[in-house]
Amino acid sequence: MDALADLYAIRVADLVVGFGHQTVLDHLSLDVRRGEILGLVGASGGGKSVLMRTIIGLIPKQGGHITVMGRDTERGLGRGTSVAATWGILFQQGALFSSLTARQNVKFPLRETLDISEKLQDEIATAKLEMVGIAADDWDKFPAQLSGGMTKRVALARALALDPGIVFLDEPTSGLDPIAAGDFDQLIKTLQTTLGLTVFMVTHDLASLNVVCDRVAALADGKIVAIGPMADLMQSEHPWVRAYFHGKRSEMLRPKQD
Ligand SMILES: Nc1ncnc2c1ncn2[C@@H]1O[C@H](COP(=O)(O)OP(=O)(O)OP(=O)(O)O)[C@@H](O)[C@H]1O
Repeated sequence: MDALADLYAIRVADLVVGFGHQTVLDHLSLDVRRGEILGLVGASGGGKSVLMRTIIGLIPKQGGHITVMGRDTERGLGRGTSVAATWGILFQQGALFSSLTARQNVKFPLRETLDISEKLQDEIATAKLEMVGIAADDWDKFPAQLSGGMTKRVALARALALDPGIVFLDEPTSGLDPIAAGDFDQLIKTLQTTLGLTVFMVTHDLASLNVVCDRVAALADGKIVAIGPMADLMQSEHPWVRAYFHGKRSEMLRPKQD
């Protein structure tokens, strides 16, 4: 593995993606460093989900290159490297299988991917549930019996079931109250530190961007128009980035002037 592959978990270069006559991503380039939490912001309908889904191979690209952990995704991830072990995904909608308990949900990728005993699957699943802060009393509850915050945690436990190096989170705190959202942010930060995870997070949550993200990337006009720590994004001259971070709703990001 070369030095750049050591440095970057994901490299996207000159990516073009579109549907019919619509170009959504227009020669977009983005590097995600290993072990960082990168937040992606952009206007609604601007292509954040399309970018995430293209990286994980759900949407075909029309041009450009994507490498994940040093491997070109078009050539596959290499012998013995399964996609599920490379990344875990927490989708915004439909996070869990409603007919399976929390524990069964986390066991699902283990059962599908690994040839291990039921007992070991149980042990791994409960360890992951503990890791994300789900109490034993809740392991055998069905999704309908869990709160929104608990559902997100179980979905995260499932995304982490196979010990991936990267997790993709699509608006992980949407629908959570500020306390639950703050707790979830803290959990992501802890997992980054303890597991060395790389986190690619699409979010509109200004508090998450400010508190947990090492860097923030702004997507506008099909490209990454600004990237860096929040403090740098706050200084960006790009009109959309200025409007996003200096609008009425982002007042909380700025120190109060007396
Ligand atoms: N499978 C698809 N077929 C056709 N068009 C699509 C498809 N997926 C996305 N699009 C279009 O691509 C554009 C970008 O959509 P995308 O879902 O990536 O936006 P987004 O930035 O994630 O928005 P939001 O913040 O509202 O979730 C939209 O115009 C959308 O209609």
